[in-house]
Amino acid sequence: MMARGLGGFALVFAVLAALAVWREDLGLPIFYLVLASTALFWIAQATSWNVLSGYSGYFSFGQGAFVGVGAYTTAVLGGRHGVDFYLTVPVAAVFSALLALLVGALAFRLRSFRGEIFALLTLAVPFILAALARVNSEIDGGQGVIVPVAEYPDWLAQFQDFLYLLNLVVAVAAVAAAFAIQHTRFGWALASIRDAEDVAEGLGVATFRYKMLAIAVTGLIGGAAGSLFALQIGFVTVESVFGLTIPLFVIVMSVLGGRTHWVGPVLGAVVIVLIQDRLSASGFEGWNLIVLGAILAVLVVVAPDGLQARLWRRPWQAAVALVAVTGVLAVVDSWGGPLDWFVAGVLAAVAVVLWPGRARAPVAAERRPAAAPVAPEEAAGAVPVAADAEPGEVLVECRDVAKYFGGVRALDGVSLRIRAGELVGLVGPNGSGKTTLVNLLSGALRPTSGSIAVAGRDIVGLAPHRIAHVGVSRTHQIPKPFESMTVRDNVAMAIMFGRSPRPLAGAREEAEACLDVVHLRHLADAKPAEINLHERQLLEMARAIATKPKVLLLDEALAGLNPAEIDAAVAVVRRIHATGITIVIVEHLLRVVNQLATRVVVLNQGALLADGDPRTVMNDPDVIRAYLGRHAHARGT
Ligand SMILES: Nc1ncnc2c1ncn2[C@@H]1O[C@H](COP(=O)(O)OP(=O)(O)OP(=O)(O)O)[C@@H](O)[C@H]1O
Repeated sequence: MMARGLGGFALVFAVLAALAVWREDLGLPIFYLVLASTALFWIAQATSWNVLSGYSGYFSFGQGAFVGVGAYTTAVLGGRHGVDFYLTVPVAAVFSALLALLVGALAFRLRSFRGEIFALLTLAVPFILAALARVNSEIDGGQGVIVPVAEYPDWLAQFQDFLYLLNLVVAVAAVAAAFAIQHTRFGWALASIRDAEDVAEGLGVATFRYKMLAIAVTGLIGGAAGSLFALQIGFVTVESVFGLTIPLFVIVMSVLGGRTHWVGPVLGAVVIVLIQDRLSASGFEGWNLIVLGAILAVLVVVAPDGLQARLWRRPWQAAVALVAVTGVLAVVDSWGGPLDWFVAGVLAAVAVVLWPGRARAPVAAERRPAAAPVAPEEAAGAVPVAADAEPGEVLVECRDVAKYFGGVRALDGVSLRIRAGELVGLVGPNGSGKTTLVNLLSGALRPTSGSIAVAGRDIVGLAPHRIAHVGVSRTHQIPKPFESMTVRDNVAMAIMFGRSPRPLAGAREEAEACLDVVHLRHLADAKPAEINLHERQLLEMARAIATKPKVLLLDEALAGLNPAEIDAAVAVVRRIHATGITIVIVEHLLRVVNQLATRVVVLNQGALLADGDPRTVMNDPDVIRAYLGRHAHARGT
C-alpha cells in the first residue's frame, strides 16, 4: 500500500514535471503553468498546516511564521550574503522546523495549551517575528529585502517554468509525506490525539513526541515553501509573509478539502486557487477575502468534515457534474473561455458533493449484543490477553499518598497494596477520592506527596503512556472512544501502542479477539456514534485490555446501565478477571461490588476507612455509618 502510494506520487511528479520541460512543444500557454505554480505553493502550505492542525486537531494561526522564516532566510542569505539559492532552501526549511520545535516545546509541555489557547499562542508567533524583523536591520529593518533571481537550467524556457518545477518538488514531497504519515503509526497517533488526547496517552501513545514530530514536519514544509515564495515574489516584506492572509487561506483550504485525509488540503487548495483566479480575471479581485470568509462560514455549518469524505461517497456524481457542466458550457460557447467552463464544472461538482445526504442510521437493534450473562469459564479459552504477573505478587503499592487541590484534600495519606489476581472493589461516598486515586494510579494526576509503585517500579512523575507500558490501563466514567475510528480500530489503536505493540494489520486481527471478550465483535465496523452507552462502555473495556495491562482500573464502568446491561457487564468483568488481569473497580452499586469483588477498599473523605473481604467490610459499623447509611439506602442497593 505504502510503496504503491509513493510510486503513484513519483508518477504524478514525472507527468507534471514533463509539462514544464516540454511546455513549448506541447503548446501549453505559460499562463497555465503560473496558475499551477500558485496552486502548488498553496497545496504545500495547506498540507503543511494540515499535518499538525488537521491530523492532530491543534488548530494553528501561525502558518505565516513558518512561511516568513523560510522566505526571510532565503532573502537574507541570498540577497545580503550572496549564498546560492539552492543552499538557502534546506537552510530555510531547517530554521523553520527549529522555530516550530520551539513553539511546540513551549505549548505542548503544558496540557492547558490546547484548543483556543494553542491557537492564540500560534497567532502571537508571527506578530513577534514581524516585530523582530522590523527592528533588526540585519534582517529587514522595515525596508524589505530584495531576493536575487536564481540561476535556472537552460533546458527550461522561462523563469516561470523553473518556479513551477520548484513548487512541484516541494508540493509533491509535502503531499507524499502527508500520505505516508497518515498510513503509519504516526498518523494513527495524531488521529487519536485529535479525537481524545488524554485517552490516547493513557493507552500508550507518546503524545508529546508525536505532536513535536508533527509540528516539525509542518515547519519543515512551511519553511521550504516559504523559501520558494521569496523567489516568486522577488521582494520580501513583513506584510507579505507575517500577516493573517496565509493562515486564513490555509485554514479555508484545509477545512474545505477535509482535515483528516492527505487529499483534503490538495482539493481545497485547487478549488480556492481556481476561484481566486477567476475572480481576479473577472475584475472582482477585491472580493477575494469576502468569498473566502463566506466559504468558511458556509462550510462550518454545512460540511465541517470537508469535501474529501463526501467525494469518496459520491465520486461518480461529482465526475458527471464536472464533465456535464464543463461540456455544456463548451458546446454552448456563449460565456467565458475554457478555464471559466472548467471552474464552473468544478463548482458544480463541489455543490453535488456537499449537497446534504441522509445521515447514517444507527446500528440496527437486532445486531446488538445479547444482554445474557456469560459464564467466565466459558470464555477463558478465547481470551487473548493473559496477564504476566505471578499470583499473589504485589502489583500496586501506594505509600502515604496524598493529593490536594488547593485547600481540598482529595486524598490524604492513603497506603494500599494490591496483589496480582485480586478484584478490588473501590467504594466510598461521593467526593471520597476514588476517581482521584484512579487518576493517580494511571498517571493522569501526580500525587502531592507519597509514593506509588506498580510491578516494583516507581511511577510517580512518569507520563501516562509510560505507566501504560508498565502495565496500568483504565476506563473512563464517561466513555471517550476515538470517534473517527471504527470500533475495531479503537481497539487496534490500543494494541498498536500498548505493552506489546503490533503493526496495524496484526493489531486489527488481534482486536477482534478483544472484542470477543466483551461481546462486541459484531459491531467491529460500526463507528462509536452508532453504538449505545452500554456498548461504548464495553468498548472502553476492550480497548483497556488490548494494551495487555497487569492492572485494569474500571472507573464506574457500569454507570447509567439498565439491570440487564449491568448483568452483562458484570459477566464481562468476570471474564476479563478470569484471564489473570488484576482489576480495581470503582462502583457505587454495592450489589455489583458484592458479586464481583474478592476484596473491598472503602475511602471516606480522602482516607482509607476499611479494607478487607467484602462480607466483613460491608458489616463494619464505620462503613455503614459513613457510606451505606447515607448512600446505599438512598439508592436502594
Ligand atoms: N481537578 C480537581 N480540582 C479540584 N478539586 C477536585 C478535582 N478533582 C477532584 N476534586 C475534589 O476532590 C475530592 C475527591 O473527588 P473524586 O472525584 O476523587 O471523588 P469520588 O470519590 O470519585 O467521587 P464520585 O463518586 O462523585 O465520583 C472532591 O471533593 C472533589 O471535588
